[in-house]
Order: sequence, then structure tokens, then C-alpha cells
Amino acid sequence: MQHIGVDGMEYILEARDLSCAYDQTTIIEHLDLAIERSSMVGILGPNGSGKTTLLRHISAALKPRSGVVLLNGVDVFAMRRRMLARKIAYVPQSTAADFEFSAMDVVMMGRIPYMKGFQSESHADMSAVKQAMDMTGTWQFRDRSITELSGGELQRVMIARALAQQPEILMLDEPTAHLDLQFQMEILDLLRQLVDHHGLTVIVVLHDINLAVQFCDKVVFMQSGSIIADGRPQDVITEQLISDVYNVAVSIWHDEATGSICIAPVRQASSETSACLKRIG
Ligand SMILES: Nc1ncnc2c1ncn2[C@@H]1O[C@H](COP(=O)(O)OP(=O)(O)OP(=O)(O)O)[C@@H](O)[C@H]1O
Repeated sequence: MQHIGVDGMEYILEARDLSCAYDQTTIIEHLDLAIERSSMVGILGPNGSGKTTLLRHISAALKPRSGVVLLNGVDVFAMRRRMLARKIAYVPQSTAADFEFSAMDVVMMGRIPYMKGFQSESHADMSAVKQAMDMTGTWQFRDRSITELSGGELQRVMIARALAQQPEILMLDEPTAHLDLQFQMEILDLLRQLVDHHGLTVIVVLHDINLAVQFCDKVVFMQSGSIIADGRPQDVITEQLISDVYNVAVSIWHDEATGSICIAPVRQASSETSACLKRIG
């Protein structure tokens, strides 16, 4: 369904005047966010800035204190959970593998929103699971218990489960955290292809700004529960912004090989460290 936002653009997801709290502690206040359909959006910002909290609320895993989250113009909290699970899949930051499920059983759990009662899995369920496991390179360990998988292998299984859900929006919280460089690139490449060729919308929390720049159409920088920059990477990322957000000096240049901007922290001895070293020396 097409939904036109207040500014005339077509957005698949909108958060309007969102405020989120854990018990009495407010984390996010009066936040607005609009996500275009079939785009890949990176959420960035320092530890504790509210990225996970935002994802939990826009995925409807948690209810905001106030404000609304609209999916195709419909309030997500007015939707039935089963219907919502066919639209939004959420891969959390880390998953405890406490149970002896096989990797394939876990991916099959992504099909629950499509299953009726105690019916066994259909041909469509099996084929969605196979496709998701092929895409994430996890079919090879389909029969292994998830308790025996490495952090990176388990992460890919969790992404496969979300893909088996065949959602319109895939939200992932630091999906590359446990992955080596090859799998980081493969997973982000896969997400990019799903956006470009299958019309998926991806919202991904990332810590690596250089990867976000290469793969995302838009980046959203958070600081202390607010969005302080939101736009195309080449338009919003400046040395001043990164130094303001992370309190670290950086150098930014255009890199021929990647075709995007590159960001490197510039090492600086702080005055406190220098004074301390002088005392020791
Ligand atoms: N369940 C919770 N109960 C109370 N406070 C929480 C809870 N989860 C997170 N917080 C607090 O909310 C704030 C934002 O946390 P959040 O996890 O959203 O940040 P983040 O940007 O995702 O951080 P990181 O990059 O470290 O994962 C932090 O101060 C954190 O301590």
C-alpha cells in the first residue's frame, strides 16, 4: 500500500513525535523519522545514544511512551501481531543459543506468521527457508545444533530466519558485529541486493561508518536519544559532524577504489595523557 507523508514523499515507515522510556528513564524524546520504501538506512551513533531503543520501538517490539509509528500509514500498534510479523522482521543485537534447535528449525521459526494452527510446514515454507539459508550461506549447517555454531554462523542463521519471514522491512541491530571482514561484506552486499532487486527496505544499526557510507542510501546519526543528522552519506558526513558525535578527530577523503568517502580517526595525545606522561618521564 502506498503512503504519502506530510511532505508529499512516499514512506514505508514513519515515526512521529516518538518518545521512548524504560520505566521512568526517558531515552528518546520527540523524535521524527521517515524511511523511504526500498532503501537501505544506516543508524549510527556512539554507545548508549539510543540506536537499539529506536529499533525496538519502530519494530513495535516495545510500545513508545508517546507518538506513533506508521507502517504504510497504519499505526503498528493497531495491527495484529501476526500481520505485523509478515511486514517487519527484526534481528536483535545478539542471540543466546540456549536450546538444541537445529539451524534449519530456527530458520523455519521465521515462517510462524504464515502457519495455521498446528499445521506442518508447507512447500512454500520449505522453499522460503531453503532460499533464505542459501542466501546467507547457512544451508551447509542446516542440521547442526545452534549451540555448536560460532558467533558469526549463528548471526547468519538469525538473518536467514528474518529473511524466511519474507518481510517488507528488515531491521538489524549490528548484524556485522560477530562477522569477519569477508562475511561483513557478504552480508551487507546481500542486504543491498535485497533492496535493489527485491524492493526490501533495510534499517540497520552499524558502528562502522565506512561500511555504512558504502552500502547505505541514507545515514541517521543519533546522539543522546536525538537524531542530529539524517541524509545521504555524502551530504551529511563531515569531519565536524563526526568529531561532534564521537568526540574524536577524523580525517575524511574521497577514495577512488571504493568510490565513496573514507573516514579515519586521527590519533591525538590528550592534554591529560601528555601531562601524565611528563610526570612519569
Ligand atoms: N532495558 C533497559 N532498561 C533500562 N535502560 C536501558 C535498557 N536498555 C537500554 N537502556 C539505556 O538506554 C540508553 C540507550 O541504550 P541503547 O541500547 O538504545 O543504545 P545504543 O545506541 O544501541 O548503544 P550501543 O551502541 O552500546 O549498543 C542507555 O543509556 C542504556 O543504558
